[in-house]
Amino acid sequence: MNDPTPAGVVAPTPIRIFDTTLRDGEQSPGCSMTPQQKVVMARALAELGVDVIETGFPASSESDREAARLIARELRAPTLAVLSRCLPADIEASARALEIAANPRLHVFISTSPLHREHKLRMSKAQVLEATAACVAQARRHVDDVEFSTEDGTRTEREFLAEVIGAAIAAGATTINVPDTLGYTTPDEMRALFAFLIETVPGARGVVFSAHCHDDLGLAVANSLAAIEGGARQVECTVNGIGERAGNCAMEELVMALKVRGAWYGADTGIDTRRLVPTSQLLSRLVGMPVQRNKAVVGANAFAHESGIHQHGMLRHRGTYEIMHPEDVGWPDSKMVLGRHSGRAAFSHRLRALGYALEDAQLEQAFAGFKALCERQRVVEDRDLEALMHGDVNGEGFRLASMTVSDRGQRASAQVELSDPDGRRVAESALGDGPVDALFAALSAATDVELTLESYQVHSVGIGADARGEANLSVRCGDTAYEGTGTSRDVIEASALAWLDIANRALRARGKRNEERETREKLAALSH
Ligand SMILES: CC(=O)SCCNC(=O)CCNC(=O)[C@H](O)C(C)(C)COP(=O)(O)OP(=O)(O)OC[C@H]1O[C@@H](n2cnc3c(N)ncnc32)[C@H](O)[C@@H]1OP(=O)(O)O
Ligand SMILES: CC(C)C(=O)C(=O)O
Repeated sequence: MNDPTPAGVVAPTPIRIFDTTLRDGEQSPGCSMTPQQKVVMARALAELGVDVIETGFPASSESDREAARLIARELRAPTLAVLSRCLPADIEASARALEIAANPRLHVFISTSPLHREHKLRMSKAQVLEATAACVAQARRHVDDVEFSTEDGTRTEREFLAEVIGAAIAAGATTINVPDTLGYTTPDEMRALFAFLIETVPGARGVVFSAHCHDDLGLAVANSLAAIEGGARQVECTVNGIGERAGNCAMEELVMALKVRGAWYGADTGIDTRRLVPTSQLLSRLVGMPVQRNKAVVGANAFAHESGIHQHGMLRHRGTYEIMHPEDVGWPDSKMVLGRHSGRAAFSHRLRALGYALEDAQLEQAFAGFKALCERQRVVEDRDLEALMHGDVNGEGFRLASMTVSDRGQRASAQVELSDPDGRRVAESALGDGPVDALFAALSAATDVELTLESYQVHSVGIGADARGEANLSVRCGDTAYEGTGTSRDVIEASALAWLDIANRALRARGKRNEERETREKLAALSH
């Protein structure tokens, strides 16, 4: 679903993608990677088609040096970059780490803004200029491909910034990167700054200008696009937008903005967009940082539709509520999630897909049951619809009669009393590594259902005296994944209700499977 290119328009300008997931991304608190993990990620980045991979900061650790060497040994096609301060020892460490790289790039940086000069570096303008020229020249003695970055460039006096960049170009820099280190700039400023620098700095037209934007105000992607409008031909970004503080420009968002709005920007990248989601998921697993569900392009909800009006539109024409195809970024398909906001169109569509052709009156009745079910659970899945159609969704299931949890001894303990589907009382107790662990163990013993917990979250809903605790569980029961929600004034009780909500659904599914098996066995017996 790209913008149609108007007749007579020339081919899009190629934008280089400089991926810094393994350097700036890794600076995200809690996202350090081992050299082996970096190799795995670098392979995925190469398959994605990035032009440059920044593998680390060799002067900072043996781990970064080893990662740079291992990646250089394996990946011959992309340019491999490493970062150094404007210090001779840093540059030598970087040069050694890239000795065997097929396409090495030395990336050197120095701060240029008044705040950084005065308080951080304690250097005068003249010293910054001198260090710039010296470090770029030193890097050029090792390699032909040298990138120079003006840290905090967007908060630097324009004339001085131009002077520093001029010194770097004169000393041999081939790429000039102007970072918005603090994510402070706005798109208009960014566009104007790049246009000004490219227009005024001697030699600027002979090098590639690059943007490196941070997301402190949520503007990293917008600022990178504005830099392209101002003349930048390289963008530095990270997978999932990880990076210092609020992160960097998210690669998947920038790449898809250029693809979807190609006619506006007249630019595109060489990224294989179908690999965006798998690469995002790989990084998420490697660093243990889940992608927020509503994240553009790669979030689980990016192509999910729950509200009735949207689902109705989607069923008529997917272009009503999607500007790109999920398959183009690596998702199998769009998702229609049935929940409290869904209407009859999506509900009946899903029922038809499950093989139920209902008359209008039957549909109205089933829809009323569905809406009632949505008051108790956030998401209604196919197995819930099946239960609804078989009239057993409101089956009594297990109900919580009472519970006590204590965390005083060496191990926490829990006692639960439930009423079973036939109204009989069942009481069980269990020990656990904490009150919730003990509670779930007691519930499991009472219901004979084994659930493997995958995620458990509690939060408060409402405010003041009306506030209630809500527990959300994601579990596996055998091969099936379930999500359940419970709400109560007490978060531990809310957790028990969420657990029972899932257990009752799992039991209904088990019952249905047993029924089907018995029917199959009876049919098989009859045919013999
Ligand atoms: C915006 C960015 O993303 S910049 C990159 C950030 N990445 C990193 O910091 C990589 C990981 N860092 C590290 O492992 C360590 O900070 C090291 C090894 C680089 C340095 O450690 P240390 O020598 O203990 O110094 P420390 O980190 O405390 O302070 C940084 C020093 O670098 C200096 N410095 C910072 N940037 C530059 C630069 N571009 N050029 C020259 N010197 C610089 C600072 O002025 C300070 O010097 P000082 O110790 O003489 O005051
Ligand atoms: C050193 C540069 C490239 C940087 O990471 C920044 O300024 O944010």
